[in-house]
This record gives sequence, structure tokens and C-alpha cells, in this order.
Amino acid sequence: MMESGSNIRRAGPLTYRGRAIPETTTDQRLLDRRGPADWVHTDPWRVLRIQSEFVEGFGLLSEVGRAVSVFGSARTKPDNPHYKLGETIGAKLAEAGYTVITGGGPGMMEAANKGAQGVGGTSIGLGIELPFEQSLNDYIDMGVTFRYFFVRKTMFVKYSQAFVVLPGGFGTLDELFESITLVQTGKVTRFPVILVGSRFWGGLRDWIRQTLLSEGVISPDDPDLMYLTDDADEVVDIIRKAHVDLARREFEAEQVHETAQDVEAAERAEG
Ligand SMILES: C/C(=C\CNc1ncnc2c1ncn2[C@@H]1O[C@H](COP(=O)(O)O)[C@@H](O)[C@H]1O)CO
Repeated sequence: MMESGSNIRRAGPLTYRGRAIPETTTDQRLLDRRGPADWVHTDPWRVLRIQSEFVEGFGLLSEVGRAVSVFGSARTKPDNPHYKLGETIGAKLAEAGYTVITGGGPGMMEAANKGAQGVGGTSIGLGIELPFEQSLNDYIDMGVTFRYFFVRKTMFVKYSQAFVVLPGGFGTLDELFESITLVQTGKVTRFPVILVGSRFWGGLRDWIRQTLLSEGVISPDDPDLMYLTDDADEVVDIIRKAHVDLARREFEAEQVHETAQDVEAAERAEG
């Protein structure tokens, strides 16, 4: 029997009949602004915001080629020699074909972005929303500002093949130890973590060797996960060499895989 239009309502996969038909349509409820708004401060809603940050980040960065993340103090002024070194490193990385990714802020981040952009390289800023007013520095070609630190950190790791760590404070230390821990625990392919500035970082390196190693809280090889240099050219050389090594290891792994497949195929053919 035909059902009359007023006696039935379909809402997506649902069918309502008779008295069960809701008084309003789904669209009406979507477009109606009345009602409490406190759900925007609940965890399920935050999950959606977090998802959208991943989507924005992946969307911006997925087509970026070889890239290096450069970390360093937000407070360094342009007249500080560290700033000039950061600018030189940004420029040399860009000249070597690497996109330069920074936290998008002032100080050493600005220096590296400025250097990369100045030689026509690609300069990216992954900003972070902070309680005080912040904007991306002026030397960024592509930028995105994140609300969540951990989403932003994923972007640095996913889209860089090396980390360069210039002099900096707590934020820089956090980024340094995050990256070194990922390498140490094998959570990422081994890629170089390069500290720049031996006067600045030498004490930390010595403490790692003398205290952490002698207390047995790290493995004997772990201090070698970090390089230390003052030379911008050496930074680029270390990164290039690491890429050549990685490409060779990947090629060798592929060869082993193909050989294993050939052996399996031959065994199957022999019955
Ligand atoms: C302190 C000031 C601004 C801070 N603005 C930042 N913008 C973007 N990224 C930042 C900012 N502050 C820290 N970061 C990240 O941490 C590293 C620097 O931290 P540090 O404590 O200054 O060493 C840096 O690599 C960023 O990824 C006002 O000038």
C-alpha cells in the first residue's frame, strides 16, 4: 500500500512514521542557532578540532619535498651573532634544495626563514597559538598556525628529514629531546639531529656524556645520535650524507626483498 507523504519522514537511513515523525527536520535543527553552546568546550568537540588541525597540516605540507626543521630561541635579536648563523644555515639548506621549516615565530626561527627565502628557497612556518598575541614572521611563504602543540610536533617530524637545533631555551630543548627520543626509541627512521653552537651546547653534550652515560640512564651509542658543529656548511654536509646513507640502506633492503621473492617464486615453480 502507498504511504502518504505526510505520514512518513526519511532522515538519512532512518524512517519515521505517524506520531514518531519529529517536529523539525535535520536541516532545521542544524540551522537553528538556539540552544546551549557549552558543548564546544567538551572533549568530543576538541577531538574534531584536533582532527581538523591534522587535516590542515597534512594538506599544507604533503607536497613539500625534502625538508629540514630548524629550531631555536624565539628571543634572539637580529644583532646577535647566532641570528646571522641561523640565517646562513637557512640559506645554505635552501641552496642545497631543502625546504626550511621553523616554528614560524621571531628570533632564530625568523633568521632561518629569512635565510631560506632570501635565496629563493621554500620557507615554511608552523606557528603555535599562544596566550599572548603572536603572528608568523615576515619571511614565510607558507604558514599554518596550530592550536595544539602535539599536532604541530607531528608535522615537524613527519615532513622533515633532519633537525637543526640552534641556541634556544625551554621550547628548543623540548623540541631537541622530543626528536632525539623518537630517534633513540626507533619511532622514526634515524635522521640527523644537529646542534649548532659548541659554546652554547657543549656543556649539555658533556653532561649527557659524563652524567647520563655514567649513571647508565642512556646507552653507550646514544650520545652519538646528536652532532655538534659551528659550521653552516658542515650542517648541510651531515644532512646530505645521512640522505645518501638512507637511500643506500633503502636500496639494499629492496634488493633483499626482491631476492627473497625470487627464491619463493623459484621454490613454488619447483613444486
Ligand atoms: C617568546 C615570544 C614569542 C614566542 N613565539 C613562538 N612562536 C612560534 N614558536 C615558538 C614560539 N615560542 C617558542 N616556540 C617554539 O619553541 C622553540 C623556541 O622556544 P624557546 O623557548 O624560545 O627556545 C621554537 O623552535 C619554536 O618551535 C616573544 O618574542
